[in-house]
Amino acid sequence: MLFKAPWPGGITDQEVKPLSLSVIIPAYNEERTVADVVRAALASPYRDDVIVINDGSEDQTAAQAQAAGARVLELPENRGKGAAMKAGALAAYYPALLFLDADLIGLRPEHLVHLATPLLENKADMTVGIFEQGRSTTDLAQLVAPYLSGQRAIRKEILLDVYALADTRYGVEVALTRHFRDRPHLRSQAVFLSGLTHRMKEEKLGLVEGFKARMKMYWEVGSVILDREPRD
Ligand SMILES: O=c1ccn([C@@H]2O[C@H](COP(=O)(O)OP(=O)(O)O)[C@@H](O)[C@H]2O)c(=O)[nH]1
Ligand SMILES: O=C(O)[C@@H](COP(=O)(O)O)O[C@H]1O[C@H](CO)[C@@H](O)[C@H](O)[C@H]1O
Repeated sequence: MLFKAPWPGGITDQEVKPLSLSVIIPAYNEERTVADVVRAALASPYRDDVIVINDGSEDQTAAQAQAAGARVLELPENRGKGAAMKAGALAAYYPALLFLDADLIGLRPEHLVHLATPLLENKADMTVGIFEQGRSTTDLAQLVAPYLSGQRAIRKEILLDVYALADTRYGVEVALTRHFRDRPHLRSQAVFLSGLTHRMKEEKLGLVEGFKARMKMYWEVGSVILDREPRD
């Protein structure tokens, strides 16, 4: 069965192939936003397999995700984003994967279609979603460092081929970027996602804890760049 466009937000006159892509949402303490992200995914053509990987959350993330209709996979403890993404890939029904962060604000079904279409049409091996006209802070961050974006569609076998994927934590996006850089035959494509933003660490945790979490994230990103051992 094919879902027929038009989709709200600009995609018109286009048919998108459903049921061929798994949506994976790694989530650590995202009870405020995870249900909205799940609902947007379930309203998209890829509703057939929407998985939340609960990465050892201490809040109601798993319950919220389940109530919103996701298939929820529980990791026994917090293992970091890279490990959560790998667990999601291994549990996915389909060979094409679409990753979304659980803290997105303003996610709409057509964002998923924008991310998935180049992959499903075999025009790219990975897409990277860049926020635009979301909020100036997050727009700017993604414009400066688009290779950090968590919104991506990618073929499963390529993701699982990334070196030490489960140990990368927040370095997972940099590891992916490097994987593609070292393999010129792999095609990556940027996709702009209009009206999308996310909750920043300082908004989630307050200024001090948010800043500490940001520094820890930069350390983990730097660890992958410099091949350092991750530090707990
Ligand atoms: O140990 C972790 C840290 C983060 N995440 C998830 O990875 C995504 C991106 O993390 P975060 O929102 O902290 O990054 P930001 O967008 O703030 O940089 C979110 O869905 C997090 O819940 C995770 O699964 N495990
Ligand atoms: O855009 C960025 O600078 C960072 C930081 O986000 P915030 O400080 O929470 O706004 O966010 C990204 O980086 C992480 C590491 O690559 C990714 O895992 C996140 O998905 C992504 O949002």
